[in-house]
Amino acid sequence: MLKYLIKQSRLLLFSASFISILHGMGSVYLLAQISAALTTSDFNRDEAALIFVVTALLVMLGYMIGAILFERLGQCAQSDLRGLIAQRVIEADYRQLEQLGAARIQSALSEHCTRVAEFFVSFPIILTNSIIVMGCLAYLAYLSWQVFLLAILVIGFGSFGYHLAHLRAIRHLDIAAKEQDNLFAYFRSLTDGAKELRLNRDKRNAFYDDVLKRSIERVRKERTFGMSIFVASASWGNFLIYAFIGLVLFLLIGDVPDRTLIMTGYALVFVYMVGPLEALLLNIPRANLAQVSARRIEEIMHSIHSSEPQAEIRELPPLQSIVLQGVLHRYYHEQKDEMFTLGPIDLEFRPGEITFLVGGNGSGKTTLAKLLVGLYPPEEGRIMLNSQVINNANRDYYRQFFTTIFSDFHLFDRLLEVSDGNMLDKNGNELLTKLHLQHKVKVRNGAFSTLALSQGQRKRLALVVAYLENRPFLVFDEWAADQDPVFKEIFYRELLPELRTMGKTVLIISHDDRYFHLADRLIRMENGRISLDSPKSPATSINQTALPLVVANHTA
Ligand SMILES: Nc1ncnc2c1ncn2[C@@H]1O[C@H](COP(=O)(O)OP(=O)(O)OP(=O)(O)O)[C@@H](O)[C@H]1O
Repeated sequence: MLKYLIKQSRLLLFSASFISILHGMGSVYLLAQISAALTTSDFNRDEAALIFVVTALLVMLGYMIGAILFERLGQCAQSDLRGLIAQRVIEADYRQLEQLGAARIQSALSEHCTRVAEFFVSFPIILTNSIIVMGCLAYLAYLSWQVFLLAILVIGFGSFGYHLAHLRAIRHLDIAAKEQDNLFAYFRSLTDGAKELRLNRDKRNAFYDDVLKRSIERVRKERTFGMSIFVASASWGNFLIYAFIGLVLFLLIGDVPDRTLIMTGYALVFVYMVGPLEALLLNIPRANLAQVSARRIEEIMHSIHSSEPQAEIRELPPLQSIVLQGVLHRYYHEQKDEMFTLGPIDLEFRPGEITFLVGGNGSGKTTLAKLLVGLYPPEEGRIMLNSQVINNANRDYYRQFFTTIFSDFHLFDRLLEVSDGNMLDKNGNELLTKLHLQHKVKVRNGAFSTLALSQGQRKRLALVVAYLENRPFLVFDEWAADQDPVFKEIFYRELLPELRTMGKTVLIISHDDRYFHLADRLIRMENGRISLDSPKSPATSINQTALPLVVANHTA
């Protein structure tokens, strides 16, 4: 992932790195000038002062430009990454998203992306300071090759210890990153379960103490432990630096004739080198954290992919038939080692047909609807649209025939239909009147004026959207369950017949047995199988030409 981001912004990264290297080199040159001023007496003071001022200004400019460029890189990386994850999530197969869960995606989009962006903030610090340290070492080599060799030995020794610590620390940071995904799920429960938590003190306390706090603690503990290992190894590195300085100043130099002068030269290099070394030791862990987050994002990206190319925008042909042949879907419940099997199902749907899908809880109605609308590809059997077999290549196209309102529907605050804005407002407001919502909500500039409505009213808004989408096949999953008796009557006795006369195919998942007789066809599900597929009563039909073709179900 980091490699991908680096590749994406190669030019900017190259320029920023180049400037950082110049900044590092300028800093070392400054050190050489200070050292020369302190230890040499015969030099042109004015000329040296001018060079010093110019170098200092260039170093400052280098720092500023480098830091700005890297900040920009960080922000670009974050937005690129968010766009990339969002795009992948939008295109991913629906079932994979269900299995992955919202919390892990949230965690990737927020925290992991931020950490990866931080890499670009620590990168210039690492780069510049590495240059300064290398420059200082080169200067040391120029002063004395013995001292230089000793420095290399100390750095090698320190790096080895640092590497060992690094392996251990990364393990803990990985655990923390995984736990963070769980934590995001608990954060969701904080708001989604706000009512339940307020109404039940024991539940609230147990959730806070045993679940949320424990998870927060685990993330804190693992991350602190991981980072402490880094800090400990950084301190070890620090100690080695001072041990090295002590060794050189008090043992290696000894009582040479120009001792004070030589000591001043060395001391200056050491003092100058300590800061960058410390900055390096502090920033490498940040880069490591970014690496852990990048890996986590990579795992998430690998677990979701699209096996279905996105449909091109084109006119949909009229719907003639949708046929399900031996369609089957299985859910595997890992914890219970159980399997729920839906199917095999054989069904056929025709335009202008109102079908009620009924059955007990957990009998498989919603799963069948998800299969029908192409959210799940059938594990066995096939679906045909107008005699054309639906496969991965055309499933996204196939889905464009449907409008659904599932019981866990989502309302976007904007009407995202591609149409003339003014017409959208006009049509939307007309539909709001039709659904008795005109006093509560308005459509202005393609957006609902409010979504702060009751559940039944929100479902009516979803119906407005469904009407505006104007697709040939509508699927309502217990849509009327939240409607008052008056509006239930309107829905079943006015709106559904109207949809039928418009030639729409409608599948209604319902427990409203009072209205079952209004259906053209009734399908009953039991334990993942169709136990009844009964044709309509002709008396209730408005459009006699739209008689459904009922296909005998071999499971019945
Ligand atoms: N996302 C899922 N992951 C795993 N198993 C699932 C999932 N959704 C449903 N199931 C399983 O499939 C079975 C059928 O669920 P489904 O939602 O299709 O039933 P339903 O008939 O619509 O029920 P209800 O009337 O309660 O809405 C359930 O018993 C459950 O075990």
